Amino acid sequence: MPSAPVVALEKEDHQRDAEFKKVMHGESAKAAGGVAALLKKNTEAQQIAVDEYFKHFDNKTAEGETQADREARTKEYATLTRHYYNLATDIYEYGWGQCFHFCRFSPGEPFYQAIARHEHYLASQIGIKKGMKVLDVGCGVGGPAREIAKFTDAHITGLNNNDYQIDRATHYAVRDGLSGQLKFVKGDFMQMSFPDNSFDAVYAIEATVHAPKLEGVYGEIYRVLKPGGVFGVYEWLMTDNYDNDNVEHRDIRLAIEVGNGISNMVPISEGLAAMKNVGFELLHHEDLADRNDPMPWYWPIAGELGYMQSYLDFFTVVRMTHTARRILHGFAGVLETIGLAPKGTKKTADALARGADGLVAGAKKNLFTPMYLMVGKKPLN
Ligand SMILES: CC(C)=CCC[C@@H](C)[C@H]1CC[C@H]2C3=C(CC[C@]12C)[C@@]1(C)CC[C@H](O)C[C@@H]1CC3
Repeated sequence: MPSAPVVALEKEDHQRDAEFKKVMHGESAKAAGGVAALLKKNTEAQQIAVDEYFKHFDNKTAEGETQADREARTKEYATLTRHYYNLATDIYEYGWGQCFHFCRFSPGEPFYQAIARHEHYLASQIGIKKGMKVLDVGCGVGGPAREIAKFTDAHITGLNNNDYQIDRATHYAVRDGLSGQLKFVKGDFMQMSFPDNSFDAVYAIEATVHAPKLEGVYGEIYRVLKPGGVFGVYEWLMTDNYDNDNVEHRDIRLAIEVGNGISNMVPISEGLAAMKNVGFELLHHEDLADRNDPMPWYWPIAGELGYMQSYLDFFTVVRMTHTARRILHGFAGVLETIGLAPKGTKKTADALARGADGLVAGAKKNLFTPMYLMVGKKPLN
């Protein structure tokens, strides 16, 4: 597979983004849940987000997609991802909760316990301790940061390029009495505003895949980490079975990209090379999806309810079945028609569903992993 082209950074404009957030999301960041927030958007602003995001993917097929299409996406990586999350955040919260990542599952373990264990595992792999200054790169609405702050007593800064998610994360931190330990900062992870050597540890959970080039974001992480500090990441990567000359493989990758706000997903070899090229001493790397767990990581989005370990999880995972998705996405379409939901809600939910099917197909064919663990140390000198 050809490596990603070298990409220029997108020019940041925090004021523009803050104003857009205000118009599109209003006060919905304080809404109790995903659905309540979803129904409170500004229709015109939502349409801009829909157009800006889907212009990169509408009418694109694995067969017809050109290198120029992919380059156009990587050139606008920050806008693409920001608008993806303007559209997808509430749907994620409704369907999955506040921790936007997958996890391994263990027999007898309820869904949210497994999610939290995946976070604890990463925190322990990079040695987060009480009082440390830690950076969470691409923190979503802060679910993992809240959990890791409680688990370790560390101080965590969440970096995020989506103003709405920052508002949501801040709202939850206040609600949970964690404002003293958590802060959320707006910014592009390819061009961080933090000084060199400012964090004791850095982690990223299924977020850096949004980068147009992994070396760009890993290089910034290396820069802001103190010498001797450790970085741990769960990376989304195509496995080395991925064959770019195979249209079915490309189709799966494109489905994953369109449904998940990704401009260019790369293979494991490129992830490992990026870590080493920016200077990390690689302490450990492993595909955690290859651990032969009794339940596959993707079972909830595949709607394989037979793997459910607690009846209390039923109401969480039933929404992810194909039937529930069809009903709910159809209902979203009806709400759009009568003006109760903003236009583009169904289109976004359907794209997410296409992405979920791509993730499952990629996993079943061993072409994709969302949990490639890499732990790297910044040398002392
Ligand atoms: C995009 C990245 C890098 C990480 C997010 C991982 C997951 C949290 C999401 C990936 C696919 C998402 C889907 C949903 C929730 C969040 C994900 C699992 C839904 C289940 C939400 C409810 C919709 O009706 C269907 C969605 C399918 C995809």
